[in-house]
Amino acid sequence: MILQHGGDYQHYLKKLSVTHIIASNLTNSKLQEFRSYKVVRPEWITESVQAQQMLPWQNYRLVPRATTQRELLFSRDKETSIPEKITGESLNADVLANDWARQVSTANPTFIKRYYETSRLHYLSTWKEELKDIVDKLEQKYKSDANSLSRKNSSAAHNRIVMHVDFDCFFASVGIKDRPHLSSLPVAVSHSKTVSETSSSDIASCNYVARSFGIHNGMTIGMAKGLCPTLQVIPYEFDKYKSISKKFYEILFQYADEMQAVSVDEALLEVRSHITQPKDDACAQKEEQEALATAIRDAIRQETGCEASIGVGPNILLARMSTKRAKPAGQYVCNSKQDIEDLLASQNVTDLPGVGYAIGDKLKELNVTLVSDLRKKPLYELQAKLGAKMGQTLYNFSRGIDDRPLITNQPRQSVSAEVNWGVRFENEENERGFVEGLAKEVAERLQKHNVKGKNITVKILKRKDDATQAAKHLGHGRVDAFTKSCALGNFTDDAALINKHVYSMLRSFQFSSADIRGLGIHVSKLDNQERLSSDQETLNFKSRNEIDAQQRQPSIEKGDLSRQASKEIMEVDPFVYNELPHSVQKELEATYNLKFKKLLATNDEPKKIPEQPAISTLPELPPWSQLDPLSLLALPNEMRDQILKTYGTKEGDTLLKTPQDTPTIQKSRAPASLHTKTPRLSSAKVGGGSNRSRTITQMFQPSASPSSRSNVSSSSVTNNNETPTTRTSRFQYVFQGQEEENGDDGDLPYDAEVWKELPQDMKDELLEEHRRLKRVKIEQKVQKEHSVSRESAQRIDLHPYRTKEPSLQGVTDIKEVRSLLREWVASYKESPEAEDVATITNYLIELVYHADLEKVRLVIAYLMYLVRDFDSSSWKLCTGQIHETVSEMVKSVYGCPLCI
Ligand SMILES: Nc1ccn([C@H]2C[C@H](O)[C@@H](COP(=O)(O)OP(=O)(O)OP(=O)(O)O)O2)c(=O)n1
Ligand SMILES: [Mg+2]
Ligand SMILES: [Mg+2]
Repeated sequence: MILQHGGDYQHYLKKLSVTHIIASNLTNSKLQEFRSYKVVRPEWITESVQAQQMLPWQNYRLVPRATTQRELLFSRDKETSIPEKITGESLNADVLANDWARQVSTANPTFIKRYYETSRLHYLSTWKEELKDIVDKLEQKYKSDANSLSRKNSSAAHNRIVMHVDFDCFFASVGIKDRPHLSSLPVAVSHSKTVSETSSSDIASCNYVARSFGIHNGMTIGMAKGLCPTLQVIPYEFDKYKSISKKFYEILFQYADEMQAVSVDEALLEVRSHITQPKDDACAQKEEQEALATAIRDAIRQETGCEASIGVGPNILLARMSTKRAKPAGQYVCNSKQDIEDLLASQNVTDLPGVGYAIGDKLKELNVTLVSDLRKKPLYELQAKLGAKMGQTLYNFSRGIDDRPLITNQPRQSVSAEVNWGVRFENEENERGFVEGLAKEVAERLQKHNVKGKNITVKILKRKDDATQAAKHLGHGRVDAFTKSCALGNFTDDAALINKHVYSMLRSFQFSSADIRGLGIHVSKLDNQERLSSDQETLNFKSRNEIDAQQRQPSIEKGDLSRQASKEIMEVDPFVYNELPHSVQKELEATYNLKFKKLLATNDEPKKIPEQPAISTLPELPPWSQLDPLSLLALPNEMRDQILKTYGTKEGDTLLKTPQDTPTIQKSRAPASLHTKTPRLSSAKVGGGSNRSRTITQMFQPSASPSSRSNVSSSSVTNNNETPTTRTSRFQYVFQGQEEENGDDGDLPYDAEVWKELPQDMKDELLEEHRRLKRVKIEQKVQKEHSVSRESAQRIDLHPYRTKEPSLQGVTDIKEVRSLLREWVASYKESPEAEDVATITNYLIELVYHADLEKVRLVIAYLMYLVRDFDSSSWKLCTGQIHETVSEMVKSVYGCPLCI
């Protein structure tokens, strides 16, 4: 019957090649195994044949019989479970029957303008952008300061002193300053004018009197009123916040070696150069740090009339945790092991930076709620649950380890505008007008920041099918998020062009306009990236000058910019090109006019050779160069020039060495720290290569951030009016909350229809498994490539797992690693330091990812050998633990245990 009616069948199940699985009965384990496939009863076929059309498979789903098994929560037949179908139209009509709602929502043509004038989130995000400019200007101002040179680079130093400064209840304090009669009363800042117990307006900030009632930032006014009926609500005063924030930054800059503007009321500072006491005198150091914090707090109070709290610590994590402890109107200095213990152990994991609900829940599944629980978990277990990067970060955080430097002078990555409130379209015309307005807003922002972009991403929030009115009035309610991107041929800041692309991407989803609840436009791949990416440190200042110059002479410079935007010719080695991932190839194609270089003598036919290859000579490199000239050729001209220029200098020497050579440079430093009284391995950064060489690596990587590289197919829109294709990809669903952490899941091998109906926990499970398998695959591939053609793998550093040969305190050679271990073990006869154990374990795990299992084996064997005669059981225990952790990791990656 199947064949007669145009179908095909397979006797043996090859999962990815079948569309449906037909069965009248299946065991529970099979059902579990096939849970993400369309498993249907044979009646689906017979009845479809009878009806002469393919009937919806959902009605013939094979349902598990056993009652003990968890039931699949597939949505039931809409007819029976939902008596009356809820539609976006009816919901919107209900809401818009109210005149006030019409005034403040998209039904009002001036909506966007009004929205941005009153949105505090908008204020906070745009203000942050302005802050960056202010910090840059202050930097210029203080650059002439004689101290500034010695001030720099303290984040690279071993002995960092990081300070975190944050205003106490910022918005509320600013408001109370001019309303002294409120100072001892509970006060909150919010939009809400009519303060009722049903108000759904958020509290942006509340003072500490209000907090003593259990009120906190982000709570609704209604809820807060329930907790404290006498709560005083005061309005936003954005201009005041801005002027105080400026003063705040001006003060901080006088004390900072380096500064990161975190938000309107908060900054991170490196203050090493302000502490003069010797580092081995912990007491004197602590006193001096306390005094510095007091001085800064006094200055802030005097200048702004508001209180700020300060946390000080050896890294960002500990400084932030110290601020928590210090609040309100206080300070806390963390500079001993005991302090770290006090700060961290009893905290909830959700108090750690980067741990939100999603990760908090995953940790709960591992029975981890406190930081002290987290510390007991082996690295591999955390990595298996949270992914390699997050697992590693939290493993370190739980031990007070954090090597993140301050982020200063970062070029802007993207410009965007997003509205997720008040979106209720009555018709398509309404929707069209809104998109136009939002596109205009983005274009204006691009122009304001003097950048143009090449990649447009639209983010859509669509009402879930069964979602009723949003709990928050005119909020987006329960939604699914969708994104789609398109790459343009040229850089743009043109509102009409952006509008055209965004509108056609939006329409390609074919959503009813009544169901749209939010829309965002993000423009990325900015032209400033190309101007800056080759050497951020020096060029950042240049860019500021450039921008200043542009403001003085807009017409001339504008012309220059647009010339820059037209496609440059780039010569590429076809072999290099063919080894690039597809996404990078596409990016290069979109950015440059590619000319393929004719190769020197070779027998291999490159896969893609243009009809008229241009001939180019290899750049001349000094005989001691380690840089592959072919890779150099593949770089854009500007980057290549920059590298070659740096090359002539001594610094260039370091820059161009391959990882194998780095020990000779770093070696001179390594013994110094080893011969101090307490050789500590943990202070060294695990992982090879200097930042500079990493920058070169990054040039080859797709420049999109993990979040912009969404798991949605990017339909390429070209200039010839081609509309993006309608939903051809099966996998357009964005897994909210997970995309940030895990990057690309666009290649999920599941049918979108099936996927949509799976309950969330099952989706999570499948995603995890998918990612694990993917990881294993990549790793196997890397390993294979290593043995087959190590040379070519080294030539182009594309994949993070095969970037640099892992190093232990800068050394990679096994002999040197052994000598480090020998010294380490010799100097801690009693028991090892936990941080050092973590460092060794991390090093070994990196080796596992790097597929250098032989070295893993050698290192562990040597450690065992070193501690063989020790009486101290803690060393043996520890070595055993390292062995166990790493074996588990090997097992999870390669499927077999590690034999020592
Ligand atoms: N959900 C939030 C959080 C913060 N903010 C604004 C108002 C805050 O005053 C300011 C600073 O945020 P903080 O997180 O530093 O909070 P506060 O300064 O209000 O309180 P704390 O004393 O805890 O720092 O940013 C906001 O509008 N909405
Ligand atoms: Mg604050
Ligand atoms: Mg803050």
